[in-house]
Amino acid sequence: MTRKATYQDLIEYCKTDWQQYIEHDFVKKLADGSLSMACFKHYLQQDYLFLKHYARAYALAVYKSPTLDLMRKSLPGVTSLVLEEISLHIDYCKDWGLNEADLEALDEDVATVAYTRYVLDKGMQGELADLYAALVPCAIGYAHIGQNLSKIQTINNPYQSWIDIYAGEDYQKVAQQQADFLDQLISEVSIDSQRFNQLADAFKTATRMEIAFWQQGLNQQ
Ligand SMILES: Cc1ncc(CN)c(N)n1
Repeated sequence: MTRKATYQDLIEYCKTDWQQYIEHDFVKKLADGSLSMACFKHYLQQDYLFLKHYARAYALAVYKSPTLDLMRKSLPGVTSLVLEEISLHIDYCKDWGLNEADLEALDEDVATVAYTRYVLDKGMQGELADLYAALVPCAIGYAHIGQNLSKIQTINNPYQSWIDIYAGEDYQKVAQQQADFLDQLISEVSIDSQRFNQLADAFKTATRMEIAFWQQGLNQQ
């Protein structure tokens, strides 16, 4: 009998892309504080737009849930994004001279459109597991990045507070919950099945979109 899949198998399936995502030059420059402010500002602006669509994707997850029990698992994703993570992001952006009205008026850059619409389309076409396979690289990847960067000591790093958010206990806990829920959704999928490959392709594409999102920020220099 073959083994059943976990999210770790999805990371393993795309491990080269995964490394490029969590060790992207943008991330390295955040870590040592050398990232240009223009790059970071563009990233923050686009991330506001990204997070709004992410909230829509969690709302789609509620819609795609066949049982009340599954709905209960996705609903906190909508409320925590809309009421907490995006509000925190808006507060954070104020320190960088960006207010909510400015953020709302922004045009979406191409990697923002590509990534968010890909996730929404996966969810609309597929089942709940397909949607989560495309959603979860966001949470797990940033949790890994937060852990990695918190081990690096820098003095007067302007990006330290950003690192602290993703290294913090709250974010780590939310990311682990997302990973655990994906594990639950794929618990009957064998690692050598066609279904595993479908899910792994969605996970891999979202991971590639994360790389493009970092690169979009870096291209501003
Ligand atoms: C593009 C992106 N990916 C992930 C995260 C972490 N929630 C984020 N804020 N933005």
